[in-house]
Amino acid sequence: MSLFKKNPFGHILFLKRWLIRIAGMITHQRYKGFNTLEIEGSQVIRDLPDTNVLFVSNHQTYFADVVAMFHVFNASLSGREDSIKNLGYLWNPKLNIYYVAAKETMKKSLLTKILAYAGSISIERTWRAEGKDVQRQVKFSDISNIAKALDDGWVITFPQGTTTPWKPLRKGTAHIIKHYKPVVVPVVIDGFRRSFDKKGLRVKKKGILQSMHIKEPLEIDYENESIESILEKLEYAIEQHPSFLKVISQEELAEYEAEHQKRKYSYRGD
Ligand SMILES: CCCCCCCCCCCCCCCC(=O)OC[C@@H](O)COP(=O)(O)O
Repeated sequence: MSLFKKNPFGHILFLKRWLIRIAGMITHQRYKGFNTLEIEGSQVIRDLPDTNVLFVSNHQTYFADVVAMFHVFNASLSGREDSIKNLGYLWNPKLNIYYVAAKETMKKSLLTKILAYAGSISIERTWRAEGKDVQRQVKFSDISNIAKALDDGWVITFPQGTTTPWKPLRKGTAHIIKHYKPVVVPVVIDGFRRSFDKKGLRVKKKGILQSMHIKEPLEIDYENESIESILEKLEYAIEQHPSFLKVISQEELAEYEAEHQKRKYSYRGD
């Protein structure tokens, strides 16, 4: 029965569709209402194949970044031109969109467990857990779940693996790119950390201009390019290469540093 059709992760699509519709209705005003999300690149979204696409993005808040992408990707696919006006685009959302998230983040509460149902590929970060540095082996099942999601659709990932800006990119992303050869689409977001709290659940300030720039897919020589070269390309594309540091304002830098200082004492943030 089509009502109970499942995806390769065993998620019932009917439930997933309602979850996206409801979460979308609740959150729409956060991007078009209290705040304004400026979008660039909806045509790029429309030109993509249906599967094996990897979105690489800079990361500002745990949840609001991905929620905004669900809005923008679906609005673009429904023909909106760089806009998320008129929520009708959520009636038939693309159901094969996934995102890579830290397992510890997605297991935290009932709400995060519900959000995970909308497409989380929950992985164990090998270098960080509960705000502390750790060293763990890559879990094979984590990689195979990312592969399964790419095979089924689109995957969003944050290669820095943390919301602290300017952190180096993790090598794992480049290995996945070389191995599974997805179309790689860079996304650059801004203004999320100013309008939301760190988790991206609470609206901190209204009237903020947020932005999302979806760039043309990267040209990558999957066979011959080195991991380092792929990482550097990604770093420039998502505007997290150290050379970009020179152009951020003193004020912004002070804000990031104050944040970082706070986190030293309380790794749960906020
Ligand atoms: C249209 C609306 C549809 C809504 C669908 C639901 C979308 C669910 C959004 C959940 C997104 C979760 C992404 C998690 C990324 C993540 O795992 O972030 C936390 C970590 O980096 C930890 O960072 P840090 O504490 O800074 O080291």
